[in-house]
Amino acid sequence: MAIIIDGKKISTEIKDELKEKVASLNKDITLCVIQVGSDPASTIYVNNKKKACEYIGIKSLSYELPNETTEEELIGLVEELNNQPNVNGILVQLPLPKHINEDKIIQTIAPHKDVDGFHPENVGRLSIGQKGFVSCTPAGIVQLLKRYNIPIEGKECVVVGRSNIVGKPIAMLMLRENATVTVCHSRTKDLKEITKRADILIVAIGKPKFITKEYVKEGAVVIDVGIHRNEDNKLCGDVDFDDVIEKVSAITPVPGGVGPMTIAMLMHNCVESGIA
Ligand SMILES: Nc1nc2c(c(=O)[nH]1)N[C@@H](CN(C=O)c1ccc(C(=O)N[C@@H](CCC(=O)O)C(=O)O)cc1)CN2
Repeated sequence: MAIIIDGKKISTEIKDELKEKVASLNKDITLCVIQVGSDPASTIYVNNKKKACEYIGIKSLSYELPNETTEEELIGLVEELNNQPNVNGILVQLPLPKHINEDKIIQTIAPHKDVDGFHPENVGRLSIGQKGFVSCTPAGIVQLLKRYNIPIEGKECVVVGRSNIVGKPIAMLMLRENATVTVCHSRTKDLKEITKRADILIVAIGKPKFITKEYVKEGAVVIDVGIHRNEDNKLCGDVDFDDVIEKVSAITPVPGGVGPMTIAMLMHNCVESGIA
């Protein structure tokens, strides 16, 4: 019988631990949350982040900017917040409207306030094993594995997807945890042959129900990072959950797996920034 990894439960555990930690600090922690435009999914995520802040005792300042905001205006706001000593974390919700260069904005955030862990300095620190903010979804995946006592060291880990936000940083983190890591992507040949080697298969490929039982080794742990909404408003991941469930030893569901961990780990980074 496969273990269904409960990300909602673990994220609540983490938020409760952080709430206790914040209560014991005699210090305000402030996160600035910037949203440009009104993408409905982004609005939900931003609201959930603000709710999480409130629950833990972190002050959140909200900046809701119109879709027409220029790149220069957004850079101006980020620079202003970089210079405010009371601000511990700055988060720009992605995706940004097409006319704004996301890389440019991320690079404007001061690395010590980059609680998303997206700044090249933090990405570089992760890749050479130095302390810095780690991107929240990958950090959440490692927490899930550890809190379910799933061994990582010495395991064959295959990552499907090479995005800057998930694929590359999770590969770095699993390496740091002494797994043997292979990264696959849309141009990988014989993908099935490689994924079938995985003790831990992490999928962030952005294609609904792409991974079926033919891609999975008997007894593998499968981590699904995808989120897709179908015509009936139902969510599914990159993994065909019903197809692989009989074959795996543990799996994250969608919803309720990796997703909630993203916000829990953002809160973790905010508290770390507040303590530093
Ligand atoms: N600045 C950032 N932008 C984006 C990030 C990010 O980490 N930083 N990640 C995603 C969106 N995201 C957080 O911002 C996020 C996505 C999904 C979830 C989540 O809890 N998903 C639920 C399902 C929710 C639903 O009903 O849609 C789940 O999987 O159970 C939280 C946060 C892109 N942008």
